[in-house]
Amino acid sequence: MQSPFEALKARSAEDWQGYCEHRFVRELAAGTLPEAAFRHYLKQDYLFLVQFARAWGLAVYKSRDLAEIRQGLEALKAIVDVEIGLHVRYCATWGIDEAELAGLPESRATLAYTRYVLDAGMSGDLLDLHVALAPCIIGYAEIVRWLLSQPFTRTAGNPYGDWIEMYAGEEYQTAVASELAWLNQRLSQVDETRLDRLSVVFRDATRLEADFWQMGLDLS
Ligand SMILES: Cc1ncc(CO)c(N)n1
Repeated sequence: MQSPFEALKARSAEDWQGYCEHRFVRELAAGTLPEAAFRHYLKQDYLFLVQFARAWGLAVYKSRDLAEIRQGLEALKAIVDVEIGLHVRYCATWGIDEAELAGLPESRATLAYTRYVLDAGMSGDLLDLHVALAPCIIGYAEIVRWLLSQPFTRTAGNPYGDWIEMYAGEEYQTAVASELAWLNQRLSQVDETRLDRLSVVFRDATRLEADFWQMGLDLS
């Protein structure tokens, strides 16, 4: 049987596919993505991660018990202590230093996506927030798994090979599996009306993730 999360994805199948199989990730995997597009994406992704950390701070605040507080805190710590550090070091290998990153203006796509997620969490509850974050957390895990099954993908000799390996790695994939289990458990408890509303949040966040890829291609 289809899991609740699979059912949620199925309601936005076209948008989900448009995001996961976007030209940006295809070209990244083939190694043909223009370097300027990747660099622009990397810089904006730093700004994204700062807001992503705030979203987990909001998850802590929106928690109703200590178990949820711990879950949010673990994610917040992983982003602040590990992921942002990795990202900064990865940017350094592309010659982009942290002072430059911190001083960058946010693109419209970064603003739209991150503030949408924060608003979904502020106006809703913890499940709304997790659903708004799902395209980002679960999407990246699915994208790299899909890419690794495609004939056009090259990891060896691909300047962006490290990026694919980072998200394909066991650490990221394990964290995503536990997020997926949590979401499936919560989604299995909600009624149709609530599911309709959550489905809108999921679809909007998915479209905004696709815009984030497009921003990279357009250098906007
Ligand atoms: C825009 C975006 N979405 C998802 C992830 C995965 O954490 C990321 N680093 N950036």
